Amino acid sequence: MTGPSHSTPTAPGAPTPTAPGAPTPTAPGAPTPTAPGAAFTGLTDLASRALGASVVAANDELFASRENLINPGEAAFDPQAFGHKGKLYDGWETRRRRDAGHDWAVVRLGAPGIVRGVVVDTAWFRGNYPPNVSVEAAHVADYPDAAALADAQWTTVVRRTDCAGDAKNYYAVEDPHCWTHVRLSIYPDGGVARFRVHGEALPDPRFLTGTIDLVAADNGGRLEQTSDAFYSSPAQIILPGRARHMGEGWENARRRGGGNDHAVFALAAPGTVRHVEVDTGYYVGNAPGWVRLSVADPRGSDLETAAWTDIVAKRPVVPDTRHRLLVEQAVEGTHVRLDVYPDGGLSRLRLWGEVSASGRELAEERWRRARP
Ligand SMILES: NC(=O)NC(NC(N)=O)C(=O)[O-]
Repeated sequence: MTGPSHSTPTAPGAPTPTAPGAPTPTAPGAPTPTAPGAAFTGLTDLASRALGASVVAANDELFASRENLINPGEAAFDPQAFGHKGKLYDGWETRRRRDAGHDWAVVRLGAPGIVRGVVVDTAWFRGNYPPNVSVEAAHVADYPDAAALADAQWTTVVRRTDCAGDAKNYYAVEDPHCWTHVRLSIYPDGGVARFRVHGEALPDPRFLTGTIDLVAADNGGRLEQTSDAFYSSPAQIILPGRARHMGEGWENARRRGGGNDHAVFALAAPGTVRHVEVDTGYYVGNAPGWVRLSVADPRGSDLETAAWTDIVAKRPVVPDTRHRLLVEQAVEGTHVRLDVYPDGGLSRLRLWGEVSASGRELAEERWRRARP
């Protein structure tokens, strides 16, 4: 049965918390309110550890470890903190060079993907930031070690360009190919707090077989719209693994008017959901009272006018619980809408089902077209 229409108005694209003092959302894919014109920051951060990325190599990390580059969350700074090798920084920092070379670090992305833009965040690096950076990318099969990666075919996606200190530096990427690794180069040396690589996850379609989580970010699921991401973004609830605390889920503000909060996700590929997990884990005093899930297939039309069909009709949920629910009717769709009533947080959403035959063709075609 098709449910009643959803009336809450929403802007397509990433949500933007607007209240003064709102904490900055930190998940991959979370909107970044301080990014003027950088629309790509609403896309998944393929380089985040929360998606399973790692910093597989760096030529130097004497002052601060390369792994910090991909930590979710803003970099911290303690002016009093010194170690045996110097000032402690929450980032990656190399020593002062005395030759003509430059420093680099290689990130294996959490999922292969098309990169739409990168952020080189030099937060707190004021007298020791790199004045120039560049970014290259490679598509490599399997899990090569650092030595094999050095011989990979690297394509420049951000040409050597200026970089400011103690700032988020945004660089759009035009290249349409799908990459597995990126290499950040800094000239000649210095410190970078965080490195974000925003884009569209594009997994090898051979992994999209059988029963899979159709909305998982590492399968290519993504947040398309939300009514409110005041404390943290719904993009977080489709990340791998269970949340470790409330900060790793979606938390909106207390709703004081009418209506209800919602989020719309694009599925990894068109498919049919069979059962779901609605996890209110760690939401104890702020879980929704009720939830509802519906699917739509706006191929040939658009999201705003799409007809939504309930797969889980509005039903009560309880705090701090992983609800496993069977869907009421199996319908093929490309998008899923999650409504929470009247507001409240979730830590994870899983949509288990199969990619349809047309979805499979689409995924294979996308993969073929994007291979470098
Ligand atoms: N005060 C500093 O940050 N100095 C040095 N860096 C660290 N981490 O001590 C340097 O030379 O860049």
